[in-house]
Amino acid sequence: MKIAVLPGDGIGTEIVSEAVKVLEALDLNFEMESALVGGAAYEAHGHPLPESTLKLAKEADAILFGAVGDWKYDKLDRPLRPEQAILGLRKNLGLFANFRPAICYEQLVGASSLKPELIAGLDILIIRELTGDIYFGQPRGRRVATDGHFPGAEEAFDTMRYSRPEIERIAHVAFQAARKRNKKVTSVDKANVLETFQFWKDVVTDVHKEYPDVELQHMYVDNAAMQLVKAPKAFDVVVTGNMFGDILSDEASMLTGSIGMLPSASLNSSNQGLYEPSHGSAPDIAGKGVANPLATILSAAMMLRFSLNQEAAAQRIEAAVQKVLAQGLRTPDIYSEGTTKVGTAQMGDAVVKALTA
Ligand SMILES: NC(=O)c1ccc[n+]([C@@H]2O[C@H](COP(=O)([O-])OP(=O)(O)OC[C@H]3O[C@@H](n4cnc5c(N)ncnc54)[C@H](O)[C@@H]3O)[C@@H](O)[C@H]2O)c1
Ligand SMILES: CC(C)[C@H](C(=O)O)[C@@H](O)C(=O)O
Ligand SMILES: [Mg+2]
Repeated sequence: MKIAVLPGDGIGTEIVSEAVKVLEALDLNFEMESALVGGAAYEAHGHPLPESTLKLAKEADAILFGAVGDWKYDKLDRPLRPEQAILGLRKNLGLFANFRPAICYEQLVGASSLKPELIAGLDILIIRELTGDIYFGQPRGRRVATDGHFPGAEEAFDTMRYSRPEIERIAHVAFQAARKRNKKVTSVDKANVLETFQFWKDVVTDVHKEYPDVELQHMYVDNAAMQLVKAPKAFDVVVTGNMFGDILSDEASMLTGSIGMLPSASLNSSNQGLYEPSHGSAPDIAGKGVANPLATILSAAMMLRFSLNQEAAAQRIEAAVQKVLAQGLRTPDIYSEGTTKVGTAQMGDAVVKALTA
């Protein structure tokens, strides 16, 4: 089994080192090979996703990814920006199904900005379509307007689009996931305004006919954003498009205590996957050794489960994470009075220790 390790930029390198430590402690004989990606790859090779990195990712059984991006690249032409690396990997590998589980560990109930009773016991799964929508729709660009409110003015545009097969396959993923959980899917759309999302709703409704044992609810995205903080435990599986899923999963991360706790898995149709925390490269805290590595460590657990057929090892990691939280260890983002503040490496070391104890 070969794992491609792509740390990327900012805190990406710090958190991935900890996840690698944890994987190595499992002693499972994985081959791990690292490569540059994002801004780091741009500096070294002039491109955020060099051919060699893409090749490694394609050949590997699974990819462990950190994060990419830094404000200093914001003025580059778009194809050269670090974020194109993760978008390019998703597109090139066909990673259309993004699982972002928001689980609130008992010990972190007090770390969230929400009232404890709202989030205690929370376990919801956001399934985000990852290779379509306005993220990838063509045409897009800048031009001089020939119509609209200001003809002759400079304008920019993107294209929101989804095809029936794209919606069908993510809907199947959501219904099948719900079958293994509490059998409820909330499909989030904006069908009241957008043609793309009326179509989304229609197709999800069609696919639902094959899953009569699963309850399907439709919800507009603005209401979903509100319900997620009002009564998050009312959700089980949430399925939505690429952009709404991006936004709602960051919102959901705060239900778990911190964005540093939300792992993710991005799978293609042959279960090859890329595993990364839902957060970014956090340039504001990069290099300080304070980033929370748990989202990345939990992403490594998802990798063992979904792509490497190592369920027992995945559970060992998850149990070790719970154990360090129970010991009261906290990075600053999840710190609360009465607990022990630790840095990124100390947290990783503690997980390794809990794993091998
Ligand atoms: N998949 C990815 O690689 C990915 C995802 C999101 C953002 N980004 C990129 O990251 C850069 C920064 O974006 P942003 O600031 O909007 O989002 P971000 O997720 O990097 O950071 C948002 C906030 O959360 C905090 N945070 C994030 N991860 C944390 C962790 N593990 N522990 C503690 N605190 C954490 C940061 O310090 C910051 O205050 C941008 O270039 C963006 O494009 C990349
Ligand atoms: C960095 C960016 C391209 C990415 C996205 O928008 O998908 C990130 O926000 C994420 O959630 O993985
Ligand atoms: Mg995001």
